[in-house]
Amino acid sequence: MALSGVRVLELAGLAPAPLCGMILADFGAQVVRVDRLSQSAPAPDVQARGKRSLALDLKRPQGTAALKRLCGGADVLIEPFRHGVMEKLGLGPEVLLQENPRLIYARLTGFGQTGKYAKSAGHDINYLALSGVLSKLGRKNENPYAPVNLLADFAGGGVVCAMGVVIALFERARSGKGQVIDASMVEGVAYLSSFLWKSQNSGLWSQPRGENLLDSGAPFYETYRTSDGKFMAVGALEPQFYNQLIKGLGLNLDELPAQMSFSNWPEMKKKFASIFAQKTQAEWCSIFDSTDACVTPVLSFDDVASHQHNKERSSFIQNDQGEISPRPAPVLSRTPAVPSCKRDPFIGEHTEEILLEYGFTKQEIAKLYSDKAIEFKKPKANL
Ligand SMILES: C[C@H](CCC[C@H](C)C(=O)SCCNC(=O)CCNC(=O)[C@H](O)C(C)(C)COP(=O)(O)OP(=O)(O)OC[C@H]1O[C@@H](n2cnc3c(N)ncnc32)[C@H](O)[C@@H]1OP(=O)(O)O)[C@H]1CC[C@H]2[C@@H]3[C@H](O)C[C@@H]4C[C@H](O)CC[C@]4(C)[C@H]3C[C@H](O)[C@]12C
Repeated sequence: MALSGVRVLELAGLAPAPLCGMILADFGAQVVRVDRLSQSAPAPDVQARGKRSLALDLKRPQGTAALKRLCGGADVLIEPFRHGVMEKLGLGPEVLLQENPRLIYARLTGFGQTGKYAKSAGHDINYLALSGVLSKLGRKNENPYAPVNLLADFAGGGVVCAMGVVIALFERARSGKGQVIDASMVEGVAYLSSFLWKSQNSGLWSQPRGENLLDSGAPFYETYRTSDGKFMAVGALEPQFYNQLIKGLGLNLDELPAQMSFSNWPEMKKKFASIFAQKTQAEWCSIFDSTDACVTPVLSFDDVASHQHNKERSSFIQNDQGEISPRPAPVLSRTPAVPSCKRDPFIGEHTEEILLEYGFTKQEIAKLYSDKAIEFKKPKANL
């Protein structure tokens, strides 16, 4: 796989960093998640596919010394803590890049390594708010709405950080040098919103939030409930696709206001809603499938993997435990990701094998264990 041989140490954190590590693991990197000892483990990592777990107490000097040594043999370190934590542990970039000048030191935070909020706690919604993007999200006359924790945590956090790691790995192939990645989720999600910034003067956003073309104002870019309580998504933006939408709804274009007549959008939306409510989702699919009306079913997590299109592309995979999840994206033709099918690791499950791989002797490992700096956790026997 494309990232085979790349050694990554991911310090266990919440949501964004685990996604970054999982992306790298899916594309072949050997990702070791460095966990707190089990009694102090925080929220479980549900994005642990393809990772191994080393339980190491960084609050003990033997633990920080061990991590320093591990970083000497690693290509990438991903740290998910607020600014200053690693420095407090004596594991800041200056120290670890001294230990290994080729190390790519990825710092995935909400607010970045500097600035007024650098040491403040926060979550996706806070970062999304500070980026300006949240102010653009939400229906007319409603409060701004954060779409789960997808935009800052994952899109602007985990994915942007993974991109930064790959770019730094590519650069290192030329320079032979590592560097620090300051991955702020505020800036990551703001960066993803560049289109909104660049189109500010295009007329696309001239109305208040929730009354524009792409933010639930337009009747032809909206979702509609069907008679069986499901939904259809409509994205018929261009006139040639809009005409096919009108045809599929059984309406006559000549009897309707112009497509881009903003003032008529609310009444058109009501008309479309009353029509969509007359048929089931399956009936609307039989009308709109294989047309260019840009109308698709809103699939639930129960339906998505078995939908014909997604099934034909194997867009969703099942692991050895029968858990369904999306396959890695994008698909590379010659070196595609091969996601692990194994169950997620227990905390400390691979402590010994990892330390041996990174050059620790059995005696050194025994000493770390007696110093309570590490933990072994063998998988529970299947009873
Ligand atoms: C599912 C929920 C999460 C959803 C995602 C959510 C919406 C997010 O946005 S996640 C993104 C959060 N932000 C970032 O990641 C940005 C960078 N990080 C930070 O800003 C901070 O880490 C922080 C704000 C996220 C957390 O701050 P905290 O003070 O806790 O930590 P830090 O300051 O970073 O310091 C880390 C300290 O840990 C020490 N450390 C680290 N590694 C080790 C080690 N190996 N050994 C020893 N010590 C270690 C380090 O030294 C630091 O120590 P100091 O502080 O002394 O310096 C879930 C969100 C909350 C979950 C619920 C919650 O946890 C309570 C329950 C817990 C229970 O176990 C399970 C059920 C819960 C209800 C749980 C349920 C869900 O999982 C959550 C709701």
